[in-house]
Amino acid sequence: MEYSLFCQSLYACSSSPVKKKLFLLGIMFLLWVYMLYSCVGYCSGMPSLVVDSYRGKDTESSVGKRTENSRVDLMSRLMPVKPQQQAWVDDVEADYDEPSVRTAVSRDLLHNEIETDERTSDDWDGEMRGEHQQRSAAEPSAMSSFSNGSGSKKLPQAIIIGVKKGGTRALLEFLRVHPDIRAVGAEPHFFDRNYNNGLEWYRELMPKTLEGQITMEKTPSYFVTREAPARISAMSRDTKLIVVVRDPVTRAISDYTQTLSKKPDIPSFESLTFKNRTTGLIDTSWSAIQIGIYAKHLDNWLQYFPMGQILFVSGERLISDPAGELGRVQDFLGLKRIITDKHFYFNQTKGFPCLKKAEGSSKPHCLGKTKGRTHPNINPEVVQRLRDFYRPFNMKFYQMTGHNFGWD
Ligand SMILES: Nc1ncnc2c1ncn2[C@@H]1O[C@H](COP(=O)(O)OS(=O)(=O)O)[C@@H](OP(=O)(O)O)[C@H]1O
Repeated sequence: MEYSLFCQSLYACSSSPVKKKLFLLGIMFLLWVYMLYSCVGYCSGMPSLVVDSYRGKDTESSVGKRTENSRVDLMSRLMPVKPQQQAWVDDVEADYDEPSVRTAVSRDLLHNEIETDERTSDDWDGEMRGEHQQRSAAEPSAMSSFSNGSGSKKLPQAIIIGVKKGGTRALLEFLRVHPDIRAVGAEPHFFDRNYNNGLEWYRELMPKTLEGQITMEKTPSYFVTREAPARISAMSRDTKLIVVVRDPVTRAISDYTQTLSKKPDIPSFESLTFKNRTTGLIDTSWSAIQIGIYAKHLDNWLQYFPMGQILFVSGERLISDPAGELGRVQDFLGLKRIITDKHFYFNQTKGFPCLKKAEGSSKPHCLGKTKGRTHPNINPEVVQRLRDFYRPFNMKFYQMTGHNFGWD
């Protein structure tokens, strides 16, 4: 009886072309729902960036309208996103140099604008590989920080807090070679932009680690964020901090070069440097200049952390002697010196040291084209004026750190 009723409705459905189409659409929808259900376990093991960007989009469109309990449950497993999480998703997308508004966001810190650590997919290549490896032995739910034998997500014990354009990406990429270090590839910007999302949100971004492994992240803007030291200290007073510093004049030019690559119409470096060109007064409100006053920013960190908990890496030596600097970092982190000169080679074309084998790969790996850009020629008089400007701050910084970085 039921069977004949089904056949009748089937016949009715296929009798008119419109109904036939509706019937087929219905079948396709059921198949789609079935596939989605089957995919849950698999998707939760995917790298978070992929899941996150999907989450963000769907949150805005259709998910909110669905009411069926089972489906809501399924969606909440796939897309457990709070509205604030979108901020981080946007940030990651900006890293890929998307041709959108976001490509024009290399901004001035002091004018309350967003700064991005822009990267091409080249730069991310190794990172995404590493992250996927972390996640491939994934837990049942993307939101779970529950240990299931393959490790658990922990808040970072060490953070690369700066400085922008100092060589932070190179340092993190090199450190990821160490078997006892696990790092998140994207910059979480938790202690500056995303603090309201809470520590659990932050922890979720981290890769899983086994006992004895160190969790790390890098966000160079922390170094110049007034609230960051107090916030990191509130998370853990034992957090180890690493700052990659570079000659503030070249750093400023590098910063400017990055902005110029995205906004070719900006004024010249020379005109942005001065408040008043005739008096030679430097515009310290320009973030490219402001970030390089390291002594001032460090002062803020020393209110919350002892000097012994902060390691300063020379951005210059990271290029001329990467193994030497990595040796210091491994000592500081209490790790065996596993990363040595055997891991590096100098790539003549790139003009920088590269990894013989990146994490999770057997292939050589250099950073992408947004790292190591050709800088524009800057008027030597302006460069000299900047050297004079930074000298007292550099001296103070050498004094505070007990290390002469040789910029003067
Ligand atoms: N091995 C290696 N390969 C490529 N680039 C290297 C390397 N080591 C250090 N550097 C220098 O890193 C500079 C970019 O610094 P960051 O990674 O801190 O930049 S960012 O703040 O994350 O945007 C980048 O600055 P620019 O040369 O001005 O582009 C490089 O000089």
